[in-house]
Amino acid sequence: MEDCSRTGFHDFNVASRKAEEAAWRRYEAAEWLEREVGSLGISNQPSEREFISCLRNGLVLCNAINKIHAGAVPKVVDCQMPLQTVSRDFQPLPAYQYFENVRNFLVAAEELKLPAFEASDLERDAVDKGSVSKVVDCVLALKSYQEWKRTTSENGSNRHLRSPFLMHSASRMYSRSSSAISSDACRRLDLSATSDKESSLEGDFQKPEGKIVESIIKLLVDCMGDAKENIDGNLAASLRNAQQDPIKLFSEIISTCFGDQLQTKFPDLALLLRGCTKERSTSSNSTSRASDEYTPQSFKVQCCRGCTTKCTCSQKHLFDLQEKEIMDLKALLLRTKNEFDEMKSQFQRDLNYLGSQVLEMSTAACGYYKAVKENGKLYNMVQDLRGNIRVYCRIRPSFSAESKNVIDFIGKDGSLVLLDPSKSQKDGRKVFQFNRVFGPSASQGEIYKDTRPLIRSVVDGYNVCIFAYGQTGSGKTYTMSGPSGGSSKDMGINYLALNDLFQMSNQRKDIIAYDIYVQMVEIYNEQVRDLLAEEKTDNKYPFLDWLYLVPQTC
Ligand SMILES: Nc1ncnc2c1ncn2[C@@H]1O[C@H](COP(=O)(O)OP(=O)(O)OP(=O)(O)O)[C@@H](O)[C@H]1O
Repeated sequence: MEDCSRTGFHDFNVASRKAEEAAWRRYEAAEWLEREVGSLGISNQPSEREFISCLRNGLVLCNAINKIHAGAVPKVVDCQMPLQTVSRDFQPLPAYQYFENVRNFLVAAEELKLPAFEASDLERDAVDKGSVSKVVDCVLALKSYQEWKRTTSENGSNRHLRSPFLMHSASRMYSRSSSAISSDACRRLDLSATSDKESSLEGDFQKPEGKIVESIIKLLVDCMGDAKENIDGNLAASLRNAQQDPIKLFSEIISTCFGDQLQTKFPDLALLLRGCTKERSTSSNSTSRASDEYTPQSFKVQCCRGCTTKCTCSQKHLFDLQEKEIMDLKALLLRTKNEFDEMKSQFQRDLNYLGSQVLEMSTAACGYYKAVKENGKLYNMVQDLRGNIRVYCRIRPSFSAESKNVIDFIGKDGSLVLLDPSKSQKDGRKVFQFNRVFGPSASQGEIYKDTRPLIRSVVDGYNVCIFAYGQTGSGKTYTMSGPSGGSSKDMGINYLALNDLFQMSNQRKDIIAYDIYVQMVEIYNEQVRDLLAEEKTDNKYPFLDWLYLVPQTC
């Protein structure tokens, strides 16, 4: 498992590094094009789609190549729009017109032996096909070609480029910016020396490498009049068709022609040919393979072999730098991996700690829930012990008409002694026993205080019934509802109980949802009437005799 994940991680890193490298190459190509032909109307760091969309009409490419190699594309079809307005998916030209630009550019690029791409690589689906890199390679090769041209003209080294060796060195010179690009450029020069089968020598005569071949042929023709039988009677044709390396062929012919005199007559040429032959014989197999199937890596090896004795190019230095960079990257990767592992184990520890905390909390919550339940049970048990049925007596203040006071004694234990004034003290004394007796001065709050615990029993799921009983004018309505037009401190048991019900259900809303229903009926002259009914009809409840208010909860 671990190995798999490591391999996956490695693959991912390689892929992301490749993508990053491709992106940088693309940015470099875009930046260079902007420098050469002006704004492309895309971002500094364009996506692949952006990059090919601004090149699709071929105008930018044609202008760029013409700037470096005047007249490379003789006729450029202009879209007559400022480049800045070329947006990602906007193409002002008809397809065939910009196709002409692209095709002309590709022909010019081929003549300069730049890495080729196809017109379809500028289409929208090129991003999906992954062929945008070909376009980038071509642009960067053009850039390298420009740099090389500049360097050689500045150094005045054009005249030295008659030697394939020097061409090779020159190719190294103008390849400093990008190994891949320089490789392409080197291949271009190298192919000229190894006689690319597909290219025409006559066509190449216009280029430096073509001039070398031309010089070789001229020299051969001049010098080899009497040695024709050695080379099929047609030197130029022989060179064109050559299965053999022209340099090698040339070397053999010159040696045959001049023999030992070559060294004395043409010492520079003899030295050059020795070097050529030596290099080609040591790397003939690999070189021919490399020219058939070229890769940037193969170029590096070839180049560095060539420079083992006296390194005149920057390739080895570049190679060393890259090697150092790779080592640094490896070290960075290792550090990142270690940090990642450390973070992973830290996260694991934190998660474990969090898990144990949650477990503790849930255990505590379970315990708390059990305790609350137990508490509720005990609470209601106390209510039961205080009596399932409790009877309280409230004595209304006497009106002025009621001159005689009949109350003899109110006991704290709920006893009440009344005196009947029409009878003797002995016969007129009557004793009653209640759960509690409230005197005329008792407030509404005091009355409710004793009833309140029962309201909690209601929300705990117990059935509770509170009602007032007494003769007319004894104060039932006053106790249950309060005086009409009274303030909030005069509220009766009904309102106070409902207040508490709502409050408790609100407190427990996270645990349980309560539905509260209210009915209010009046029983008068043995008739039950719904006081909350919207229509004042005779809404009768024949089965209820004395129910006053019943709060219900679900
Ligand atoms: N504790 C009290 N303090 C002051 N006034 C009271 C008290 N109890 C009753 N009253 C007054 O006594 C009068 C009669 O009370 P209430 O209407 O409540 O009696 P009731 O029992 O409901 O009568 P009924 O059965 O005829 O409806 C009212 O004017 C009320 O304000």
